[in-house]
Amino acid sequence: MEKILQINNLTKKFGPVTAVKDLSFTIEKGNVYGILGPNGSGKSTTLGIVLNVVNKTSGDFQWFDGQQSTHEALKKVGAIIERPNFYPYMTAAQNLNLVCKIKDVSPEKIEEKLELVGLLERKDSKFRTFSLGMKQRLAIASALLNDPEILILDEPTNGLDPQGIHQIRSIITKIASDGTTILLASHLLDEVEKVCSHVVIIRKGEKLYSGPVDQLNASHGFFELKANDQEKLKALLESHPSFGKLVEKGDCLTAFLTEPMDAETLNTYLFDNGLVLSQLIKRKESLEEQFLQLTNQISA
Ligand SMILES: Nc1ncnc2c1ncn2[C@@H]1O[C@H](COP(=O)(O)OP(=O)(O)OP(=O)(O)O)[C@@H](O)[C@H]1O
Repeated sequence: MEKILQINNLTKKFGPVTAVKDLSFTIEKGNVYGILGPNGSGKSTTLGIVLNVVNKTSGDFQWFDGQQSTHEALKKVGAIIERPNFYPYMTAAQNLNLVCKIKDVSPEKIEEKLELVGLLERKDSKFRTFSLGMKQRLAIASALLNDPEILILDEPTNGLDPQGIHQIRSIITKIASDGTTILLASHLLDEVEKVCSHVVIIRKGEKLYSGPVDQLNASHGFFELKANDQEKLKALLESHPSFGKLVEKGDCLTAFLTEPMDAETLNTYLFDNGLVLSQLIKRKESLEEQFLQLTNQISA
């Protein structure tokens, strides 16, 4: 797979605050990546570093094949890391024309990009008449004018109403389906789950997980069990190779699976070993539960 961005052991300190700590991950062409983490976890700082607006403390990063300077490479990157800002008294089309002049790209793509973000009909409306969602969509059109290899968005749906959020997410999905790689920062698990194929979860600048979003939810689940002889139940589960962690809460034992197993198989196994259950529930953590478990791993 073609690499778009490689980040190696990146660290950023602001005085005593370590905003990004030894962070490494790779962005490959054609995927939609989410950097997911609570407020203050270092998402914007990471984006700022790779976009050359924040100086790193240590580590390095490499755009594309690493043969070009960052300055040259960034010509193939479209990014929105601040609130969209255009001239209020100029129309959408006039603002994009100006962006084309500044970026030295042909204005021929203006209508195509306005159409993509659903603003073609409003191309002659002044920017100041736009809703926040429309402003954000215009910013996306602007970032796409030079057909970048990758589009970078920092909290793209912040402050929008549900309809505005839905529109932005659909546009991101459409841009991705046209082959543009996407990297977005978000504190919303739901957003990353809906829009992204891959996720890098960070907390306090440190990576907790990186990989496909669907594998984040690839846990085999757990059983909630009760039996008259809880000690015997525990012993049987401890000696069984399919179980990992066991958690006792009152008379209920939660047994986490390390490989797939259905409830019938467990029930038969325990019965054959002389144990009758009074409760047998199989559950799987929701993505949200797994995310919360991950982000609570390191104490605050
Ligand atoms: N210019 C700065 N000077 C000092 N500290 C900073 C600066 N920029 C960021 N920080 C600190 O670095 C840490 C990471 O901030 P950052 O904005 O990267 O997080 P974030 O995950 O993007 O959060 P948010 O979603 O709230 O923007 C925070 O503790 C923040 O206070």
